[in-house]
Amino acid sequence: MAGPTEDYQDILVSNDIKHQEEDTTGKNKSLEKLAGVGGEESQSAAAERDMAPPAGSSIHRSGSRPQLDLSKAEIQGNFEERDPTILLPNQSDDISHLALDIGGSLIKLVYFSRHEDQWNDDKRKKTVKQRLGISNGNRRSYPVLGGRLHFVKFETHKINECLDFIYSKQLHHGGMDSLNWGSGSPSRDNAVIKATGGGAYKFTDLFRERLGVSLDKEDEMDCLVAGANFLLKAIRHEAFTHMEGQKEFVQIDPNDLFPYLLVNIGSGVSMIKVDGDGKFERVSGTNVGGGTYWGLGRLLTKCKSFDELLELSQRGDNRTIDMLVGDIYGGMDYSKIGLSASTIASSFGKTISENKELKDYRPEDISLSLLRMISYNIGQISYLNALRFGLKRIFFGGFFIRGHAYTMDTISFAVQFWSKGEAQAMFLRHEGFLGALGAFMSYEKHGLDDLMVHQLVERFPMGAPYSGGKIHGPPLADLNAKISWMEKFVRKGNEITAPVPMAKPGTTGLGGFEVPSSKGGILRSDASALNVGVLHLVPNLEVFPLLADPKMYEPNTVDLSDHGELEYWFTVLLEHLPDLVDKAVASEGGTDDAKRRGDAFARAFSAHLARLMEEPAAYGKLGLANLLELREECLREFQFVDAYRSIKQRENEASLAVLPDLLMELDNMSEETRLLTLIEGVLAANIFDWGSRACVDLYHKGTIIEIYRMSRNKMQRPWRVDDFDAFKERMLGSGGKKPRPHKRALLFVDNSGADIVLGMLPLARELLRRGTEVVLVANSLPALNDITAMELPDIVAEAAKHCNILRGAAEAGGLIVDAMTNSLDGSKESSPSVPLMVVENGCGSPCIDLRQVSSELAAAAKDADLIILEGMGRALHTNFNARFKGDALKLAMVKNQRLAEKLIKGKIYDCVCRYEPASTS
Ligand SMILES: Nc1ncnc2c1ncn2[C@@H]1O[C@H](COP(=O)(O)OP(=O)(O)O)[C@@H](O)[C@H]1O
Ligand SMILES: CC(C)(COP(=O)(O)O)[C@@H](O)C(=O)NCCC(=O)O
Ligand SMILES: [Mn+2]
Repeated sequence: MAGPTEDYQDILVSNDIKHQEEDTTGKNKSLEKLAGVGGEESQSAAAERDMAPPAGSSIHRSGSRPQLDLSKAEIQGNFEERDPTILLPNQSDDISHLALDIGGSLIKLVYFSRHEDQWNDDKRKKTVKQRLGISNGNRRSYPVLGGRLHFVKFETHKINECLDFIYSKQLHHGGMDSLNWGSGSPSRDNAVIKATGGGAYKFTDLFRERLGVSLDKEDEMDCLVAGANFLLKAIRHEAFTHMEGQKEFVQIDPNDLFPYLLVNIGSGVSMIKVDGDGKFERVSGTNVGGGTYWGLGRLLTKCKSFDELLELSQRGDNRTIDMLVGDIYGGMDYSKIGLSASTIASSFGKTISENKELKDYRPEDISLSLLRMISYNIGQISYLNALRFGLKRIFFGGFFIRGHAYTMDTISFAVQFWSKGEAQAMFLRHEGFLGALGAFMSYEKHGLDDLMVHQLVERFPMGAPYSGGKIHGPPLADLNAKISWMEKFVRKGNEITAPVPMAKPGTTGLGGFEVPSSKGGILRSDASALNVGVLHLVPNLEVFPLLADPKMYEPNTVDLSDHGELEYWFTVLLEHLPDLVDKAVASEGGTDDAKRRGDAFARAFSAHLARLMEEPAAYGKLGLANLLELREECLREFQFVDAYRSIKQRENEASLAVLPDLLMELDNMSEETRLLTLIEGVLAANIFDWGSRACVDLYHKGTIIEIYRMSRNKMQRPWRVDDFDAFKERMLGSGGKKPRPHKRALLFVDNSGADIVLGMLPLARELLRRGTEVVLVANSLPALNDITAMELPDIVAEAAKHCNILRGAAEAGGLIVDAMTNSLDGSKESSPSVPLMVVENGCGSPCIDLRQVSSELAAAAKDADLIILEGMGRALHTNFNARFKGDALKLAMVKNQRLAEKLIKGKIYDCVCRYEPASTS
């Protein structure tokens, strides 16, 4: 078992892995066997769910490597020991806080690993903060800390595994109280851990003896309600309906949540009418619940595990066990009272009339009959209680549901049938964790109570697609252990569950219900079936203030719930993988270590894809933007900081070299020609996209400048979507009337090289020249060859060497500090320029979800009246249909044939110039 020593060592090891200088190209040989790797022997769900990289200190939504504070480090205990415990009193990262729900069947753990919400000291950030008037002050008297919430469960009869897990991760030192929260060091003595469920009483002594902690008991119902309210308010796609095999996420308006009926199906069942936060009444319950299914099922089928029992049901046919209406009515419906022949008249009713023993029945059929009996019964009682209180919405939680399609379908069917469609059954993704979350919320000053949807980002670390198993060894806290874990899976050669086609759903309409419709064969093992990721808390994310209707906003243009669409993009991403791994490995020096990481990344990402092919909603609502972001996250998980670093640098240099000529050319044009040339330039330069297969093939055919010229020469109006004339009129006016210039423009920039240098910067310059302030909005973290906010100031400074307008504006925006001793025209400009600024967008993806942007972007948006979105990721895959409060220009070259056909009925390399004046709605 792992002790505290390993815990600290793990941190040290992961911090030890340094970036390597890049000079060699490591070819990756083992990519053939990528898709679909998995394994039976694995770390537990618990360990897997903990394999996300520690979140960074910056504002972005992703992880970066941990920063260790080694000051006042001290060896504890015996110096002679091989692995002495090292105490880091000032280390505030990754301190965990734990809450428990110890139920009759399962123990649920929610723990929080914390990360200080530091503001980076980088110069750009400081000036941006000053210019945009962003303060560090918090609304509350104690800080909301960045960090991550983890969800883990154990079977109650294996409580020792749970205790080992808590010990190995030292979670028992993290129980917090109002004193140590935020102090940076958890109290090591007399820790008190919040716990709910009967086991909080039953196992008090065991926790004291084994871990030296006291359990602070919280009321179970209080916790269930607090957990459900938190989830329904704070997680965007927490609730979903499940009917006839179809899962649909429901967007709950937090202001219109109450009242509802909460039905928690654990070992037993509680039905709670919820009227508000802390306002509820347990109105009913039933003793026929999850424990009944598992207990009776075990006796009747000899199954060894709950999952085995549930899996059996998927191959069952209940007609051999249940007495159906048709059995009584000679095969006919009893339509007068709305019952079809296949409706169950009496669960297990057939077993009385036949001269058979238990052994004569198939365990599969028994399991299915039992599952139907219990699920249907719970659905029916729930409906009756909803009816009693006039409640329309019923949320079902508890681990009996276990994300199992047929269970949910049966419950939904019962609710719908008896309510004649009036009431709706909804399920929760964190189904079994309501109580544990509620216990966590009961800590004073946890800082989570008024967290909002936009401050939470759910991530699925590499272990998410894999099967679970026993816990052995210490948790996988360092990268090396992670990689070995991936390698072990491949050696074992166990295939991840192959995609299972959905069978046609079927009910008979009149209250009958055919055999299981939604999934055949194998049930996913417990770990991956949890379908919950790690919740990252990022306090300084905000909703983009210029969205015309944030409630209606949907970032994704391409909906991957369409299977054909999912299959297409899955293939595109998989085909791109070998090239991406090559780039990533080269970017880290092509070392053996980088190659191992590259392999592990490829396996992890392919496994995610295979998992999502099998169950597109496994990680919540899925759009193309999520897949593209998952790829970047996965790279970061294996510590590939910037796979396209050298390509970006090369392209930036080549483009900066021709910028002066371009600027001169532009300056010799009339206003009108110049504006058109500038837009053409943006569209043409958007061809430099290392995420597009077609474009990467192109790059082999010429130099950057040759391709840029070719692309520009091919620009021919009308473009496939061409609102240029409307944009020009807004900019230049018509009939001799000069319009008022925009006050501030936000330019969401895309790729490095020509795209930013020869496309967007000259456009920015034109706006500046016309008196419009310009804010360049760039990624917080690298994604493909996209330019980042960190990289932009240097590029601007370089460009400013050749241009007074850029220089003056960059100085005014604090991007460069008096960079030029001699200005180009020999004299300092007398009037102060309008400023050019750079803000980070809060993302590390080629797409942007405007519901979760950095607070500096949100601040910059306040005075903006023009939004320019550039590139396929930001303007097409996402935000193509977004409406804004300011004027919006969406510019992109479509570098994918299928997207061109589907979105604009065009072909590859067609261009989009969509202009939409401010939405007044
Ligand atoms: N791996 C599992 N082992 C045992 N029961 C499970 C498992 N997965 C799901 N279940 C079901 O979940 C029920 C327990 O749900 P839960 O919400 O944890 O309630 P409790 O708090 O009573 O333990 C069990 O009775 C069983 O029906
Ligand atoms: C990842 C991208 C959105 C980046 O495009 P960009 O935003 O740089 O214009 C795009 O390259 C893409 O959709 N690529 C996959 C499709 C393909 O290879 O055709
Ligand atoms: Mn891009």
